[in-house]
Order: sequence, then C-alpha cells, then structure tokens
Amino acid sequence: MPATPPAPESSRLTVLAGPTAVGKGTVSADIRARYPDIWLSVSATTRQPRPGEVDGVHYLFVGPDRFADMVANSELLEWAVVHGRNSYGTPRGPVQEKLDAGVATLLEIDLQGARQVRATMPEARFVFLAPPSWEELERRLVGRGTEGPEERERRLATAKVEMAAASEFDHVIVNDDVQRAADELVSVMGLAPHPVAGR
Ligand SMILES: Nc1ncnc2c1ncn2[C@@H]1O[C@H](COP(=O)(O)OP(=O)(O)OP(=O)(O)O)[C@@H](O)[C@H]1O
Ligand SMILES: Nc1nc2c(ncn2[C@@H]2O[C@H](COP(=O)(O)O)[C@@H](O)[C@H]2O)c(=O)[nH]1
Repeated sequence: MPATPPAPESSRLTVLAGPTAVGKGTVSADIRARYPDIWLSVSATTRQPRPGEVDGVHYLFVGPDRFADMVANSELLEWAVVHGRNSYGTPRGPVQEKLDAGVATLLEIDLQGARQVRATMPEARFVFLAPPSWEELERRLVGRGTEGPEERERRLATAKVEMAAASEFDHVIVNDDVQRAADELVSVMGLAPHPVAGR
C-alpha cells in the first residue's frame, strides 16, 4: 500500500468570514481567551482604531502609504478594500511561520479575502459565521454603537452580498451563542472543544 502523503501545512489554516456584526471578532476573542493553542492572525488595516482597540493585538493600524508598501512588497497573503472604505490585509510572514510550526491558525477576514485564500491555499478550511436572523444582525450592528447610520448602511449592503455567498463555504456556523459557536468552530478546525466553565 502506498503511504498516505502528509497533509500540507495549509490544512491547518482556517478562514472565518461572515457579514458585519455577526460576531466574528467576538467569537475570535473567545477562542483567543479559551484556546491558547490556536493562533489568530493580526490583520493590517488603514481603519482608525475604535476605543479599546490595541495596535498589534486587534489590528496593525497602518497609514495608506505603509499599506500600499505592504501590497507592493507582497507582504500580504490577501487583502481587500472592505465596505468600500478601508483596506485590510493578512500579513503573510507570521501566517507562514505558524503553519510551518504546525500551529492551528485562524484568519478572520472578509469574503473577498476568503476567495483569494481559496485560490492560493485550497486545502484550508472555509467557515461562514451566520446570524440567527437578518433582524438580529441589524440589532447587533446598531447595538455595537461603533458606526453612524451612513457607515451602518454601507456595511449592511455588503452584508447582503456576503450572506448570498454562504454556500461557497465548507461549513456554516450560526452564532446564536458565542461560546457554542466558538466550540463548533474549534471542532471544525479538527481540535477537541474544551468543556465550558460554569455550564
Ligand atoms: N452570539 C451573540 N449574541 C448576541 N450578541 C452578540 C453575539 N455575538 C456577538 N454579539 C455582539 O454583536 C456585536 C458585533 O460583534 P462583532 O464586533 O464581534 O462582529 P464582527 O462580525 O466582528 O463585525 P465586523 O465585521 O463589523 O467587524 C457586538 O456588540 C457583540 O457583542
Ligand atoms: N480581506 C480581509 N478582511 C479583513 C481583514 N481583517 C479584517 N477584515 C474584515 O474587515 C471587515 C471590517 O472589519 P472592522 O474591524 O472594521 O469591523 C470585517 O468583515 C473583517 O472580517 C483582513 O486581513 N483581510
């Protein structure tokens, strides 16, 4: 019997996408807190930090010139202008280092970025985080309180496009409860979910 070829490093890569305010950041933060074995990529963005966001933790906050340099120097694994405003991208070097070291790696990116990663690393897992309903998505966006009405409209317009693309993904997880959704994501990543403390 021929030996089974080893899985490529990129099979340890999971891409999480989904519409604005569905809870990608919240679910990722829960994973960061409860699953230290999973490494979350830190994206570069030209967006201004929100209150409480820390440079190097939530994002690498860079100016447009630095972002353009990163693109020109092929420093980004993927990148996109999201919601028609700001640029976001995944620094290539740290992702490659983690994958080479055998670390389970999670990217939280938009649909355009997920499609780019699919084209270059098709062995990765692609997960779509969905809201329990459209009305709940709108409630979460308003409730977060970080965008004004105009930006919320832009984000909801993108969300319609992203929702229509859910079937492109290998798995769809409904974010009805943060810890439950995080545990389902961990399970999809091929890791054993931890028991949830206090339940
Ligand atoms: N399961 C949930 N139940 C209720 N509220 C939630 C749940 N998950 C996230 N939220 C809330 O929804 C809001 C949006 O969450 P979050 O910022 O994580 O979304 P996101 O998908 O990262 O958004 P964006 O793509 O716009 O960055 C936050 O106020 C968060 O607390
Ligand atoms: N293509 C990429 N999209 C990214 C990346 N990092 C974040 N994002 C997506 O941007 C939107 C908006 O984020 P916000 O923090 O301004 O609310 C959201 O859908 C993120 O998933 C990235 O590196 N590449």
